[in-house]
Amino acid sequence: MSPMLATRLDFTAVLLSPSPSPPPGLRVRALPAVAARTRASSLAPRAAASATAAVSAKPAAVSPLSADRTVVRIGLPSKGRMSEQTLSLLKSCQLSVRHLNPRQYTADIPQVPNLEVWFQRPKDIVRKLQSGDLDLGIVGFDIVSEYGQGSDDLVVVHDALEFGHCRLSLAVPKEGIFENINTLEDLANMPEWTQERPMRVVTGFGYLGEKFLRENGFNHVSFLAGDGALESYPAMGMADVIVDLVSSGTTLRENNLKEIDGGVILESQATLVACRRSLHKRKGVLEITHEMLERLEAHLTATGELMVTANMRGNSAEEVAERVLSQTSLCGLQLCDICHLSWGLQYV
Ligand SMILES: Nc1ncnc2c1ncn2[C@@H]1O[C@H](COP(=O)(O)OP(=O)(O)OP(=O)(O)O)[C@@H](O)[C@H]1O
Ligand SMILES: O=P(O)(O)OC[C@H]1O[C@H](OP(=O)(O)OP(=O)(O)O)[C@H](O)[C@@H]1O
Repeated sequence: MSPMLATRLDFTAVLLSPSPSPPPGLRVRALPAVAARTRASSLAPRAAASATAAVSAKPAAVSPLSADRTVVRIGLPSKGRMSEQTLSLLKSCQLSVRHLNPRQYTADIPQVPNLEVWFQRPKDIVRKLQSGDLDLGIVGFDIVSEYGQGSDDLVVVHDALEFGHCRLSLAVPKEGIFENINTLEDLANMPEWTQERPMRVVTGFGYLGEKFLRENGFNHVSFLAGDGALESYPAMGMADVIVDLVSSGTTLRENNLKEIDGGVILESQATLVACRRSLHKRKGVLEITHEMLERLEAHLTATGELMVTANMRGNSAEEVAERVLSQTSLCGLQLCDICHLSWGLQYV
């Protein structure tokens, strides 16, 4: 368990201060309560998808692109649960990472000559994408949203890499004063929360958690920043509720906590993210991004599909399809396509 950080945000003060106007040129976007995102196959639709999923605006700490860098850089998670799955996804796309020295933070992908791999902590990948020190990165959507804070400088180019599924959720104790609290509204209306005794929230997602509670009408809230074993805080009397990642729900259950209706802040999975300025300005970034997207899309689309090659006679594709589907060993499969080959018909 990591020790608590010293930050404490006064939520009342946040509510009272007038929200500053965004600087000119910065678009303000609202975070959907549950970010529903879909896969698309080209760069443009993905950029659009990220626009709807982005959070709110806050100026990113940007530094100019280093004009003399000619190699393209991608950041991959250096540790944690996403690390291995990222490497294995890339391998499945014939983009194997060659990491000769595990103590080194750099590696390469022989298949893509002008691409340099940098192993970084997920939150640092987002920060370095914003500053232009990385051009591409693979990280969870939760981390992009928390640390990117809606920055226009980030583009989610693939929003569903099909691993690292989890949700950022608000959870409360099952018992005591929370026994009959089952919805966000119930929680907001609890008479216990006052200016002197606000609802204490522990989270590693201060930006998203604060924004969510503010937008959902919570008036008296204080935040405590924590980055591990948050499920222990309510039982230790250090917090009333938690905002943390949930996947199977086991950790919550084992620690006597429950989710409530309306308490999901964000749905997350692994994403491929790019620095917008790099896409526009750095030579080779757009081409590499397209190549990676094509390979990822081909792999992800093919997952769960089956190709059957058969030498089968028939006067038409329909006739072949009918014969194929009448085979008991294949029944239940959905036929997507039939391809003619010179020697007969192939169906997929
Ligand atoms: N229980 C979970 N199930 C599935 N995916 C998860 C789960 N918890 C976290 N993730 C995803 O994996 C990412 C990495 O989580 P992990 O706990 O490994 O963090 P980490 O790499 O150790 O980062 P740090 O130490 O900086 O907190 C998260 O940002 C999230 O996208
Ligand atoms: O719903 P579940 O499947 O039980 O998963 C949820 C847990 O997974 C993550 O923690 P992790 O295991 O990464 O450890 P951490 O608390 O040190 O971050 C998250 O912070 C939860 O504690």
